[in-house]
Amino acid sequence: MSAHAPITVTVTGAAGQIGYALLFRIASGAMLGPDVPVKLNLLEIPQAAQAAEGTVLELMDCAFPLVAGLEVFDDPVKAFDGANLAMLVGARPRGPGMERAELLSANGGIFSVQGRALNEGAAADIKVVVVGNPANTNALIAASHAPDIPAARFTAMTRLDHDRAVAQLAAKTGSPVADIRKVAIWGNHSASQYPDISHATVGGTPAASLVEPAWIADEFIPRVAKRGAEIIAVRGGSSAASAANAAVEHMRLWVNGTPDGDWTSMAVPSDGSYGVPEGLVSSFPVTTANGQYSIVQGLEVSDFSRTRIDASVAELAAERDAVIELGLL
Ligand SMILES: NC(=O)c1ccc[n+]([C@@H]2O[C@H](COP(=O)([O-])OP(=O)(O)OC[C@H]3O[C@@H](n4cnc5c(N)ncnc54)[C@H](O)[C@@H]3O)[C@@H](O)[C@H]2O)c1
Ligand SMILES: O=C(O)C[C@H](O)C(=O)O
Repeated sequence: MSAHAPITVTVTGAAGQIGYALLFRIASGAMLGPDVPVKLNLLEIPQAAQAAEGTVLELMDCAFPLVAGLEVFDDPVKAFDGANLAMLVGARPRGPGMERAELLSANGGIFSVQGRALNEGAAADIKVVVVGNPANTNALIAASHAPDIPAARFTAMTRLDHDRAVAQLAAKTGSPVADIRKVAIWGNHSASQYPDISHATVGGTPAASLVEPAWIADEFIPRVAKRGAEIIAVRGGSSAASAANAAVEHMRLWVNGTPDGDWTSMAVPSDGSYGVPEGLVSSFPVTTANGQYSIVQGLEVSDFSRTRIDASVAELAAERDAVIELGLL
């Protein structure tokens, strides 16, 4: 029997596409490791609670040795009670032709309610990742309704963009993904994001020396930034398994640490680093250790990078102003 105390993980949107791909990975130990038992709290809206119960039946049928509890809730206060990790997935996805920011009014309200519920009963060490779009601003909303939880514990997922950038660079250079280090995503999880390879290496060689500047500007950046829309167009639905994988990686790295010589990308409340206004939930390259993340400091920011970071940060500021207007902040 494991000596580790169970970790309570609350997953919202448990009956959705991402939820279905995510829960089995967490239950198998892919997120927290092979010796960490998990108590899974599944939050759904009442209309989808039965479907979530169906997923619970399947989770039981896997007989995962690490599962120490499985429960479905339609009340956020109960679902987040005692939560150590919260994965806020439940929200409407966009359809073809929509931008993620268009989901603000549809989804923003979910995150004020869930922020309050987290504030009420989450464990003292709570860590939150928002996946539901528009993820950065939803994280800002949730944090602002949880005054007793340090805002830094509210993060949004840009690991999917990070992984997409790694995959595109690996394909372009004909290298294994394992050879790629220090790709970074800056700004918003939106088409304005800045996927940055200016500090990246491929097998130890600077990535920028292996590709043409025109490829970076005209192919790589737009391909990564618009990959979500590409998936929606080709698959007929928003990314699910790749998003679940990125959510697992986001939390795995936050809890267990980034490897030496590399970093990950996370959208976190800015402390003013790199000129990003304090408080905006913006993506940065971060390292993690002992359950804490730190924004990588001291990176040189070229004029090319500056313009792109500033444009995405301006969009985040506009989203913040829009949610103030909606009365959600
Ligand atoms: N950050 C990223 O990289 C990323 C990647 C992919 C998808 N997403 C976003 O993740 C979200 C979920 O995507 P999906 O494909 O799983 O959608 P989905 O429609 O398949 O599932 C969403 C689920 O959330 C539930 N839900 C709605 N409101 C809820 C609430 N208040 N509490 C709990 N559950 C609630 C719904 O009932 C549904 O089961 C979307 O907003 C999507 O745009 C983000
Ligand atoms: O693009 C979307 O709307 C879904 C998700 O944010 C993605 O990046 O795949």
